Amino acid sequence: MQTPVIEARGLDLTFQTNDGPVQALSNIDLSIERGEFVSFIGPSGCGKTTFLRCVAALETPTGGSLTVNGLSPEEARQARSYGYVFQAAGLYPWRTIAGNIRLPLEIMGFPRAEMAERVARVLDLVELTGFGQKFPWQLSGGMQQRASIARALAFDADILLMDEPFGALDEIVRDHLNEQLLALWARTGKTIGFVTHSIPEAVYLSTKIVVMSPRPGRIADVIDSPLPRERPLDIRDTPEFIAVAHRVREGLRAGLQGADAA
Ligand SMILES: Nc1ncnc2c1ncn2[C@@H]1O[C@H](COP(=O)(O)OP(=O)(O)OP(=O)(O)O)[C@@H](O)[C@H]1O
Repeated sequence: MQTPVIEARGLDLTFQTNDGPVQALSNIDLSIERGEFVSFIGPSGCGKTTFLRCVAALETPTGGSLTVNGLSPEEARQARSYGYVFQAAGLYPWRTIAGNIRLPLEIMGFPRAEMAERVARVLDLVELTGFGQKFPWQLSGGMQQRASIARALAFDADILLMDEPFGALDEIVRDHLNEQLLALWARTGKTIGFVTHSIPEAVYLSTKIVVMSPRPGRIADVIDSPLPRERPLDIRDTPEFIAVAHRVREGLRAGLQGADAA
C-alpha cells in the first residue's frame, strides 16, 4: 500500500488564549490517499481551517501525529508539497494576473523562461488564457478566485489545500467553478483538501467527506462517496446524491447534539 498523502493520528490542538485554553481539534484520526478529493464540513468554529493550517505547518499541533507525504508538515512545506487557496482571492491589486501567479515562483527563484511557461500552463488549466495582462479589478469575483487557484498550482505541488474558496460567490458562479474544479482535478490527479459550509458542494466534489462537530473539533463521520468520478451537475438530482447529502446532514446533526450534551 502507498503511504497516505496526509495522515493524522490522535491529533490534538489546544490554543492558549487570554480567556483560557480553546481546544480546536481533539483526537483526529484521518488518512487521505493520493488523488482523493476530501471535503471538510461542519459548523463554524469546529476546526476545519485549523486542520488545514496544521497540514500546511501554519499551526503546531499540541498532541498526536501528522504526516504529509510521509514527512512532518514543516518538512513538507519546505519541499513545497502543497498549494494553498484562501477564502478571499488575495491578489495584489498592483500586479497583473500573470504577475500575481508569478510571485511565488519569483520568490523561489525560478528562471524567467520557466516562469512564463508555468504561468501560461496554469492560466490554461483554470481557463483564464488571455487574461494574464489584466489587473485583478478587471476580473469578476469568480475569475479572481480561479486566478488564485492558478497561483496555488504554479509550482506544481501535488496537494491543493482550499479553505472555502467559493464561499463568497453566488450560486451560479459557484456551480460553474465546482464543475471546473472537478475537471481540473481529473486532469491533474492532485490530492485536494477542501473546506466548505455547503452540503451540496461537499457531496458534488468529494470522494471523501469528513463531517466535523464543534467544541472541541472532532470527526463525527467520514463518508466515502459512492458517486462516480465523472459528475455532471444534474447528478445532484439522483437518489445516490440525495442519500449522501442526507448522511452528511445526519452527521452534522448528531455532532451538534453530541456537543450540546458535552
Ligand atoms: N490563533 C488562534 N488562537 C485562539 N483560538 C483560535 C485560533 N485559531 C482558531 N481558534 C479557535 O479554534 C476554533 C476552531 O477554529 P477554526 O477557524 O479552525 O474553525 P472553522 O471550522 O474553520 O470555522 P469557520 O467555518 O467559521 O471558518 C474556534 O473556536 C476558534 O475561535
